[in-house]
Amino acid sequence: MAPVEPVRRVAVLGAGSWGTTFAKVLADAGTEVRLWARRREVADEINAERRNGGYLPGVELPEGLRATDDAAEAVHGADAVVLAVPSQTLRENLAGWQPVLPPEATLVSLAKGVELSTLHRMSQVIGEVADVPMDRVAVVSGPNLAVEIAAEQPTATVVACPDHDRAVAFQRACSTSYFRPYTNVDLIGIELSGACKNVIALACGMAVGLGFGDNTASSLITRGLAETTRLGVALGAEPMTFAGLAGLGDLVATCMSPLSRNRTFGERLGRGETVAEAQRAAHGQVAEGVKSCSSIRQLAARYGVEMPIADVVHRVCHEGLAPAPAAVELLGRERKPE
Ligand SMILES: NC(=O)c1ccc[n+]([C@@H]2O[C@H](COP(=O)([O-])OP(=O)(O)OC[C@H]3O[C@@H](n4cnc5c(N)ncnc54)[C@H](O)[C@@H]3O)[C@@H](O)[C@H]2O)c1
Ligand SMILES: O=P(O)(O)OC[C@H](O)CO
Repeated sequence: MAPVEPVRRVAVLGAGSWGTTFAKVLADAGTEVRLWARRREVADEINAERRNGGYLPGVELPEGLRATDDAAEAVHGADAVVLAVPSQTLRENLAGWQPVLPPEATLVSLAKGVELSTLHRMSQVIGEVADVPMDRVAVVSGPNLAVEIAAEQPTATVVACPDHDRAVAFQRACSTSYFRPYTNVDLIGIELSGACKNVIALACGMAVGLGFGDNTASSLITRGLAETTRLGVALGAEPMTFAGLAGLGDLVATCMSPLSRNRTFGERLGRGETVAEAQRAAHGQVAEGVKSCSSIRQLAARYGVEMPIADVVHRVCHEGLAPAPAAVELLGRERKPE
């Protein structure tokens, strides 16, 4: 394998809350960044006013961060292309960008989800659509609430890639005084952690909305981690990955933070709102667990893995089960050893 070149220039495709924040992290790390926004007015606002008010109100973006609504311009000459769009639209987005992707660039996913139509993880979708070997595909995942990172509050994360040298090169490109990336080679474990924690956060939110306290949240986090680990191990992940930043770390952050869109969505359901009402309140921002609860439940069925929390979250979100009886059902299951 040829030595991996340093990552000097990066394109971030998707100027929502995480894409914009991650572009700021890269720029603050001294990496040259181009950010692609779907809407021209968002790109114009970033270039003219150094802010993205619709997604990150009050955040001043770095001088060197340039935005464009032209994906070809964004990716031209990039050593890495960061994909920061929702997981259910990644395939379609990437198919449009595929003809202009630089031939040797590392393709980095920020999305946390499992595709509904195929049950594939994001790295698999990228490998298929971009037609690249998996050692060119990386994932960034960890306890990374965008709003906190945009405010430069310290956090750690994981850059995962089957090619360790490539992970190290990207780790360098996104290391700042407030953002500390670790490397990992376990793509399966990192990606399943990120997708499943959104579903468990929906359950935690429902518990909060029902008026339950920290014992309930902690029980859901711990049993959620157990069912995520069961699925991951069945799919070939390293069990220890689930105890790391992208596993337990992200699960705790998302389940406990009122900033989490998934937890907030669940809380609204717990308070009696419908899925449509909770969706309207999200103002177009994605709560990935609402769709991934279904793909993860199907993946679990395919591998014969029991995931009772994901199962009830799916039934609340898509089959009309109310959160209160869902809680009764979870507690009333057959007694068993831990
Ligand atoms: N926001 C966070 O704190 C955070 C942190 C870590 C990971 N993530 C993950 O990153 C991914 C992106 O999240 P985000 O927070 O930036 O989402 P967001 O909803 O804030 O923004 C999504 C972006 O994708 C763009 N987009 C392009 N094509 C689209 C399409 N067809 N439909 C909808 N949007 C489209 C939108 O214009 C927008 O710029 C998600 O998978 C999310 O789970 C988010
Ligand atoms: O706001 P959420 O629920 O999409 O979570 C954001 C990040 O994934 C937290 O790490």
